[in-house]
Amino acid sequence: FFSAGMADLLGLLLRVAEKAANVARVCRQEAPLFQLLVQEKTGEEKNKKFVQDFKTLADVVIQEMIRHDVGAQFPEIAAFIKGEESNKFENGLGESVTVTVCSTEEETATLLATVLDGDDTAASLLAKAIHQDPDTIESGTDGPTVPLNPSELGIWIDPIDATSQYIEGREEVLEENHLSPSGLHCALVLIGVYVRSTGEPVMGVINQPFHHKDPAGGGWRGKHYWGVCFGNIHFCSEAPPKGSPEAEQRLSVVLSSSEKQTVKEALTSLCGPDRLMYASGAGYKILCVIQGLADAYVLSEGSTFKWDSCAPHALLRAIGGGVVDLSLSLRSSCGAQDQKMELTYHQPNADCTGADLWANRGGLVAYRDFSQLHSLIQTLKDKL
Ligand SMILES: O=P(O)(O)O[C@H]1[C@H](O)[C@@H](O)[C@H](OP(=O)(O)O)[C@@H](OP(=O)(O)O)[C@H]1O
Ligand SMILES: [Mg+2]
Ligand SMILES: [Mg+2]
Repeated sequence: FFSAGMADLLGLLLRVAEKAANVARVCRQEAPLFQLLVQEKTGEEKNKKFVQDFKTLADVVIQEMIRHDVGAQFPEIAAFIKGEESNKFENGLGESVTVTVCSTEEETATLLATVLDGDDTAASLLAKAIHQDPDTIESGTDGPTVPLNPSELGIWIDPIDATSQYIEGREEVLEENHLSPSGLHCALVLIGVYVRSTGEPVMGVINQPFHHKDPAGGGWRGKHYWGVCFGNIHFCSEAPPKGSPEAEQRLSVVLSSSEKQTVKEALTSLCGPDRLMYASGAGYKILCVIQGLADAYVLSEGSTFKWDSCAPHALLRAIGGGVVDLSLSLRSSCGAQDQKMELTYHQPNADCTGADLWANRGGLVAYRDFSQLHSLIQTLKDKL
């Protein structure tokens, strides 16, 4: 198996991501609670791209829970666990509360009740989900040792990616091998692990809390995905899609619906209009590439962050792909051949404040196949 520390870390991240998914589901199930939770982000924390960018209590609670649980078992990583959210939450009375996970369910419930304007029922429900032990999730893998020590690692958390879809809550029935552009299934819990000295993503866990409805009427069921990649060690819950890339003549690319017209036009010339797709959520778009529902995800703007890409990037690397910085790749003379084009996760951007410190500023391309990446970059170089 992986070295004891790394195997334990993977097991823990799978469990805590499942707990996070439970919290996300509980928050949606309780309609009055859900209304209470939605709060608009302000100031520097706001992702500038969106008119409405919501910070929900679910986001804050999930991130704190993951930080708490991972920090408790791996104190050597505790100071290096970061995420999209801050742990401050303002309730309807204008009181600012620091959300923390306490040592007992009762204490956590009492603290959450202050955030929830004294709604004890809602607070107890949430505290129960936070303190519940999820079933152990087996990664079901045997393999050589990963020569890394948890003390060398850092973690990025996106407690809920595609919050807008989470809040909107449209229920889609997923078809196998089919990309569904929007809906609850786009909301993902993302936990990515990187090497602090190099910024290289080495482990990723993705939980999709709203994958399908229990046919017996028991509500939503989730799905989890994971990957580990270090040196020549590659493990992933997802098999690389079958068929050689040559079998399909034209590439398929998934984009944000807000992608620039010039980029759409450049890609249409390479892929054809029927091979361009649109989907919500940065994490979900990379997951589509991992699953082979699209060959690549191209984003020309700096609207994603380290917490969006770290976890799915590790899975892509584990199946032989990666995520490169688009503007660096367009400027490089040797195509995208260089490992240096891959996104890294350890250094903040210079001259930035707030969330922008950790933006993937140059845009990105997520890919499974290197030759496909190469033709994408070449086309964009020629046409942009
Ligand atoms: O929901 P949070 O955790 O804030 O993360 C967002 C990303 O930062 C955005 O880049 C995504 O926008 P695009 O889907 O337009 O790329 C955005 O997707 P969405 O607006 O399509 O839901 C989210 O993935
Ligand atoms: Mg996100
Ligand atoms: Mg988020």
